[in-house]
Amino acid sequence: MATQYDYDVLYIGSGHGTFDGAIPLAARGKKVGVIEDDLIGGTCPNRGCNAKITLDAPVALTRLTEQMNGIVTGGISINWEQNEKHMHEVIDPLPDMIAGLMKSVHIDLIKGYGVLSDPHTVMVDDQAKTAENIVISTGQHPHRLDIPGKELAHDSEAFMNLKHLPRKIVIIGAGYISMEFATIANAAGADVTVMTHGDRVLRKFYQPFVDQVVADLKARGVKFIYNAEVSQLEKSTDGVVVHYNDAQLDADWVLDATGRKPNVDGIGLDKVGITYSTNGIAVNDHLQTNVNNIYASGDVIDKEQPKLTPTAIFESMYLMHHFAGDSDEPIKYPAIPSVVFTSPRIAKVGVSPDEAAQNEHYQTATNHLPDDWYRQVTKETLGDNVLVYNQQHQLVGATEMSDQAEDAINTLLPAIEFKLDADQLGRLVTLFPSIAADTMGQL
Ligand SMILES: Cc1cc2nc3c(=O)[nH]c(=O)nc-3n(C[C@H](O)[C@H](O)[C@H](O)COP(=O)(O)OP(=O)(O)OC[C@H]3O[C@@H](n4cnc5c(N)ncnc54)[C@H](O)[C@@H]3O)c2cc1C
Ligand SMILES: NC(=O)c1ccc[n+]([C@@H]2O[C@H](COP(=O)([O-])OP(=O)(O)OC[C@H]3O[C@@H](n4cnc5c(N)ncnc54)[C@H](O)[C@@H]3O)[C@@H](O)[C@H]2O)c1
Repeated sequence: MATQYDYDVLYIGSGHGTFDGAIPLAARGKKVGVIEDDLIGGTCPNRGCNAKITLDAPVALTRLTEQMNGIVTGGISINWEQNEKHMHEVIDPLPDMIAGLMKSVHIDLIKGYGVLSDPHTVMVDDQAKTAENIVISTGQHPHRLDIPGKELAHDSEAFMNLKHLPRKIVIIGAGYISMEFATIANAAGADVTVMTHGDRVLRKFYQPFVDQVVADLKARGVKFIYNAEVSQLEKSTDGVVVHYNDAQLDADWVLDATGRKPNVDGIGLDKVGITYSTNGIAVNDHLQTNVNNIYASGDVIDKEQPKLTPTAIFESMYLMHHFAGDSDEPIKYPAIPSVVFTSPRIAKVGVSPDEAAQNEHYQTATNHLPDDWYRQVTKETLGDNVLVYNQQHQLVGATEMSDQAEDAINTLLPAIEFKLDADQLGRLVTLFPSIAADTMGQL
């Protein structure tokens, strides 16, 4: 007789690596359980993407007003307290909304911390939950510097929950979170210093574009201290002293933005013999761990693809089709775009300008965007893109720095993913005038 399990599929974690796929899977009749010990929906809705983009909205507006100065009259400024309050109005309903979607398809939501005890069992406190298949989708947590006084630094979630904006903010690290939050805090009136480990900012992005964004932030008063080895944080009478190299700096508030680490500890991986490292859980091309009924999805996977929400969604949908029996094909990742929400943004997909420069089979075209009539409508002053073509003149990569770079890159995704030829591109008719029309017009 076949073993009876509580669930067909049991997920540990309820973020995008889980719910986008778990909901349609349950809707198709599979018995699904989801274990979550914190807010339903995970990082992105509650302390990541959705929260951050709400705080950023007024920044984009102040930039636009600044560009249109003289046409739009009267100064505007950001009220941090109202902005933070508004962020909560946007994000606070999300856990209930996502839980409601799960419950509507009869997913069991199990509150608590899941620990694998054997290949088919997850313990939640002293309760055993069994499943034919298990998906580990536990995400990541902020990396924290291991230095004396580290407890005086805060993480990205604490920044987004600040009730009052500190006057002087020091940000350690120069990746996504550092640059996005430096942009937001500076626009809201804080005195911001970014301390970078090496001599580069946003090292995964095209440096000539990063340099322009950094120069703009510097002109707005953000200070950058390069090659800063932070060695200690020390409490002062009214803030924190940041010790680095042979120098020190006073701060009211310190953000540790030195990266994120996969949640692989304390979840029973050793007990069931799952292979993992500090980069995450090892999976094969079916997102299967070395224990064949246990899979992983989202940020917790050790992978080359960017650890972003679109990747997590794609993986959870892949697993949905796999468990539903639609396909047994290996996962085939599409071109996954990424964007840093500075102002202007930098967005990219596919072959980068740097890769293209090192491979004679690629050709590039560059555009200085403020020359376009459409970008002159909003008086954009910063904006460039690089388009990369293969030998058949198919678009294989695009990188853009501009106010609406995310929309421009989204517009180009079908051309890149499906390697469209000129005739096919000609059949993509976009609304005019629009960022899509402007972008397609450059091909
Ligand atoms: C500040 C910030 C801004 C970001 N902005 C963007 C953005 O603009 N665009 C973008 O694409 N990406 C962004 N990201 C990244 C994005 O949030 C992640 O890629 C995405 O959330 C990954 O989803 P996930 O399901 O893999 O992990 P998570 O969303 O982290 O979900 C994992 C869940 O598992 C739970 N969990 C962990 N261990 C256990 C356990 N043992 N038992 C039960 N539950 C457990 C956690 O509580 C969590 O809810 C941002 C991240 C941060 C931190
Ligand atoms: N727009 C987006 O899509 C978005 C926004 C925010 C976060 N995220 C996700 O969250 C992840 C984490 O973001 P993040 O900015 O924390 O990480 P990151 O990897 O982008 O940047 C980490 C930074 O910390 C620096 N650093 C590392 N160790 C250090 C040390 N010991 N001392 C000083 N500096 C050190 C690195 O050089 C780098 O500049 C991202 O990789 C991304 O997956 C995405």
